Amino acid sequence: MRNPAAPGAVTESAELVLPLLPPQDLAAVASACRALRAAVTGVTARRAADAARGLEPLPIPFRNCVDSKPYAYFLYTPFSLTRLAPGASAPSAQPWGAAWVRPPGPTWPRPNLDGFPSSVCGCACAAAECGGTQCACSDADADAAGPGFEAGMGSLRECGDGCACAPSCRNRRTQRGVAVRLRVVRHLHKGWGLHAAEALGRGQFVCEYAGEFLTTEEARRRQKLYDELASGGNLSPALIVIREHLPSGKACLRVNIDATKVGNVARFINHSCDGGNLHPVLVRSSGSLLPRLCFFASRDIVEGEELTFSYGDARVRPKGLPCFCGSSGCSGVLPSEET
Ligand SMILES: C[S@@+](CC[C@H](N)C(=O)[O-])C[C@H]1O[C@@H](n2cnc3c(N)ncnc32)[C@H](O)[C@@H]1O
Repeated sequence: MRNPAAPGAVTESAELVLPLLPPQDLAAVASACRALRAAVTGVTARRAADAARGLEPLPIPFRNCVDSKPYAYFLYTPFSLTRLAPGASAPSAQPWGAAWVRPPGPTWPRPNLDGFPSSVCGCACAAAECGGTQCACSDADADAAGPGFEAGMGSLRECGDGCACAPSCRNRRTQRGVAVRLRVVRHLHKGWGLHAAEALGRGQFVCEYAGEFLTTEEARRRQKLYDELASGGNLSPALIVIREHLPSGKACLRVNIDATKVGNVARFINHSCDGGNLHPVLVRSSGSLLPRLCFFASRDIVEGEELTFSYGDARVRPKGLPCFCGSSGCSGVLPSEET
């Protein structure tokens, strides 16, 4: 039997425990001995190499030429999670940076988001036929021209849990994770930002905004807390409120998604006052009540370009944080969420 005090045993045990620790605890462990410092360095390098921790089809690395932060710490989910029960809390730990290699592709099970009996609606097509005129989930406008790039929020219908088709169906283009090359880059004034690591074509699907679906009551409670922490420079909140309006202007649907603690790479998308190069689209899948927020390239994007969208109108709450989007029409103020 191996002597548990031997350096090899220390490293082996560390490999199991260290990936579960947040950065402050990792730093404390690193100061204990040389073997642990080496193990922590390995975990840190592997975290910096993939923000998505193997849960997306491609790795999404961090790049920082500005300061010494190697990565941003949060829990990753490729799909939104429902936390609609009052007081329900997110998972508190998730291994990240382990030496063992995860098989490629999303392995976090995609939940039936709202418990809606999914067999109630959907199509019965064979995979290759979906999206055509015979398909119950077809979205004729989107089939012809993509989800549309008029100002404001677009909309799109896709096959979903209620359909007979396979995950490879062509009418599930937003359901296969982040399939374009991206990286997370550190900025001097904006914190981290999401960048294209390859050229993207207009209309190409980039990513979903995944996080925790919240009740409005919980969203208001968290926003208050985040506003306090953000004003002290201690947090970059990623809580988004989506409102759909009737032609009368009245809001008819409100969805709150918080990617601050649990989210995917969309939590790194910064604001641009000129609307940016991403088009937000509400995607409805057959068999699911809750729509998902997805981002498509609103124009051709070159490799290295930062991906941005408009968080809203800064005039609604003019006392926001300073905006550093750099666009010619920058209002100077970052629009803040009105929950
Ligand atoms: C959804 S997060 C975006 C990712 C964030 N930069 C990070 O480091 O995690 C939103 C936060 O990013 C920062 N941010 C986004 N756009 C910005 C901009 N145009 N100018 C300055 N800060 C910005 C603000 O701190 C904002 O609260």
